[in-house]
Order: sequence, then C-alpha cells, then structure tokens
Amino acid sequence: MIFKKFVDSVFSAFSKIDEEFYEELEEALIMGDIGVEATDTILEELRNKVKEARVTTPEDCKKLLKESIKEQMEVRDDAYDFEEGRAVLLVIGVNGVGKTTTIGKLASQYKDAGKKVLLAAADTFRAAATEQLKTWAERAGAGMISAAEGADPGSVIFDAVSAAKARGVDVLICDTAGRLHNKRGLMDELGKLNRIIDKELADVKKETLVVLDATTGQNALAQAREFSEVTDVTGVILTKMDGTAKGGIAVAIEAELHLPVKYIGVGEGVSDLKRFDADDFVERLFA
Ligand SMILES: Nc1nc2c(ncn2[C@@H]2O[C@H](COP(=O)(O)OP(=O)(O)OP(=O)(O)O)[C@@H](O)[C@H]2O)c(=O)[nH]1
Repeated sequence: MIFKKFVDSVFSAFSKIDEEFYEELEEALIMGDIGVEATDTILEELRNKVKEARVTTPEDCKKLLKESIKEQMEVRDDAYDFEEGRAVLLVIGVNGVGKTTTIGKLASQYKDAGKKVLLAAADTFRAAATEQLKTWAERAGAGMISAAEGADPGSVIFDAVSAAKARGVDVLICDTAGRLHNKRGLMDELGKLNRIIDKELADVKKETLVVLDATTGQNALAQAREFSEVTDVTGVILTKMDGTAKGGIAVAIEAELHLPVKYIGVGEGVSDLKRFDADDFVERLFA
C-alpha cells in the first residue's frame, strides 16, 4: 500500500523523465521500504534501460522499473535443490514471526509429497513452543524429537539427527530459538547446532532459512542482517504476506544481503505457504 502510494505519486506527478523525476523516484523507493542500496542498484539499471529503449514517458518508465525489480528478485534455478533427496533444514528467526507455523506448513507439504519428515524442537526456551510444534507435527503426520524446557538444544539436535538416520528420514526440520541474549550467544548456539549437523549428516543437503515477518519492514531487514552475521543463511521465508504488507523489504534484503526469498506465508492455514514468485511479487508491489 505504502509502496504504491509513494511510487505512483511520482509517476503521476511527472510528464517527462528528468533528473528531478529520478530524485523523487529515489525518495519514493526508499520510503517504500526498498532500502538505499537496492534503490541505487535499481535506479542505475533503470537509467540504462530508459536510455537504451529511448523511453520518454513516466508510464513506460514504470514498466521498466517493474522489470528491473523482477530481474533482481528472480529466484535462481538451484534455489530448491535441497528439496530433492535428503535434506536438513535449520529454521531460525525471532519469536512471533511465524516460525513454528511455517515449520508446520513445510512439514505438511513435504509429507504430502511423499517424504518422511521429522521435526526437531530445539527451541527449548519455552515449553509452549514445543507444544505448538507438536500439534503441527501431529497434524502433518510427522515425527518429532523434543526435550524438557531448558534442555540443551544441541542434545535435541543430536538426538534428532540420530533418529533421522535410524528411521531413514528424508527431511529433518529443526526449530531453533532465535532469542538468545546477545549476538555472541546466538553465534555460539547456532555454531554448535551446525557442527553437529555437519558432522553427523555430512552427506545431506543443509538449508538455513530465516523466517521474517513482512509486516515489520525495516525490523525484518535488521533481523536478516543480524542472523546472516552469525550463521550462513541460505534463504528467507517471508510470512504474513496475506495482509496489507507488500513485502518491499524483500528487495532490500536481496540487495543488501543477497539472500533470496524462497517462500512466502499467505495465511495461518497449513496450505498457506508458497514458493516465491518474482512476477507475482512485483505485480503485487505495484497493485
Ligand atoms: N496471517 C498470517 N499469519 C501468520 C502467518 N504465519 C504465521 N502467522 C501467525 O503468526 C502468529 C505467530 O506465529 P508462530 O508460528 O507462533 O510464531 P513463532 O515465530 O513460532 O513464535 P513463537 O511461537 O512465539 O516462537 C500466529 O498467530 C500464526 O498463526 C502468515 O503467513 N499469515
């Protein structure tokens, strides 16, 4: 909503493309959550495209802008390689972003695809988190490994990895606590979980997905930045894209951190998780 308001006001206020137009557009994109870095990249490309195509009207320029954003957000062909064969997914994110729900949705999708799924409840800070995950596991028909509140997440992961090997599990999805007191603590914790997984499941594809709430704008970018500083994040899941949030922040995340959005959450139901589609995303951004 905000994105469209800012950007459209620029396109309707100008009848020709000049420096002033670009300056206003720059401001509008930044206000629309696209972020400074992404805006710079997009505008540079847009200027080239406008010159090349000899575009003179803001209306045609808008088409080129959509194209530029689409190109930037295109998901690479190998983005979902981890879904072929055996995989371990480490799901990270702060509380309340929709992490548990997203794990439930993923478990259910993989189960429907005929895979054997196991969940690891390594967010041992809150018993409620484990309970919630259990409900999702039951609903999806997936197994789950958990421990008492306050238990060592490393031991949960170790048990889960052992169970995954013994049971011939195709996809192991690990829920983790995203709320350690400081960066060092988070880094140590995730480092430990990664070492266990890398050692015990060396031949299995590993994917580290950070879950972010699309409605939180710049906070989502800050969280993505923080997590990518402490561990190797391979993708983003952007939740709550069913509301008014346009997810403009995804462009900033891609430009600054080079993290692709792989899935979007579009509701609270079990089937409300979709693969990210750059075409749909851009149409929605400008709708
Ligand atoms: N509308 C909408 N709501 C969502 C989506 N994903 C999750 N939610 C809701 O967001 C709220 C928080 O989701 P949780 O899965 O509990 O979030 P969490 O990050 O695991 O948080 P904790 O359980 O507190 O650690 C719940 O009410 C979910 O139903 C989504 O894509 N769209």
